[in-house]
Amino acid sequence: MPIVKIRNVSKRFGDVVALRNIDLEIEQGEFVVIAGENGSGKSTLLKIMTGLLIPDNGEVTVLGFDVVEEWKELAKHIGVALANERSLYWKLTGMENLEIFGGIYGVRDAKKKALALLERLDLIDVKDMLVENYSTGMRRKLLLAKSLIHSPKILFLDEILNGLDPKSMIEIVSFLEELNRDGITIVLVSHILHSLPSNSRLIVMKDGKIILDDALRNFKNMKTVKVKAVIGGEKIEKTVDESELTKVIKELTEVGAENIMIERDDLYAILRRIL
Ligand SMILES: Nc1ncnc2c1ncn2[C@@H]1O[C@H](COP(=O)(O)OP(=O)(O)OP(=O)(O)O)[C@@H](O)[C@H]1O
Repeated sequence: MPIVKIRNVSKRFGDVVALRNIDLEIEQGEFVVIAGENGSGKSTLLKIMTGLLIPDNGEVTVLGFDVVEEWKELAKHIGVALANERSLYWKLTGMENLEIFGGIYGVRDAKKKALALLERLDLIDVKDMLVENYSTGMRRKLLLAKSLIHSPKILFLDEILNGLDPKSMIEIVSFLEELNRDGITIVLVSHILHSLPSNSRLIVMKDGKIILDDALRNFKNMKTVKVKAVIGGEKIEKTVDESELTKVIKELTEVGAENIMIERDDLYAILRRIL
């Protein structure tokens, strides 16, 4: 039984079509990454899944709750962190923020839970510092702690890895992996794909549609190579499968190619070509 069920969902903003007839199911325990170019509809889809936006048509259920009709009940069971929006109290401390959100959700033992999260996210030493004085990395961790204060079964995260230094990013990703191992379903909108777990499911969006949906590992294992050379003064460039590389180089040298250069594709290059 899927934990998220999306059927034929569309959303427009005036003349802009943000989502076109989206169908998607997410199973409990999945680590889902939604990628795609700017304006492709990622945030709109995430907000619809959390009940923050109402679709123009179609049906969405999360944990069996209809996101339009039962959003209040749904909110008690999902965690949401949107890095592009201000959802922390900057004039309060980290601890005070967590206590407030714990109170909103009616969490028993909110203080204990808050301290455990602050400890786990290495924020315990700054728990009494005002959030306005936090670094970006600290704020992202606090945002994550806030989204977890009521022990949700599923986490919806938008761009929380953006603009982080490598250390903070690794810390957050490994925490997400730990949560996922403990059974929490993760749905993460992210441009950053390289440090994500290879058992993640990658969904790529373009122009309001899902154009690709496959295991991230299938892309990490994709070994295409770009070969550049100069033949008779003319530059050539071709993309070949890694397994054909020797053959291609041999062929190039046979026709007198010079300056042969080999560039291995990374995941971004592959996605850029797909997009
Ligand atoms: N509240 C809104 N009012 C008007 N247009 C909107 C609104 N929200 C989104 N859009 C438009 O809908 C389209 C999809 O936006 P969305 O934010 O979902 O894309 P995205 O893939 O998350 O982009 P980004 O990577 O830039 O965050 C864009 O053209 C955007 O300008």
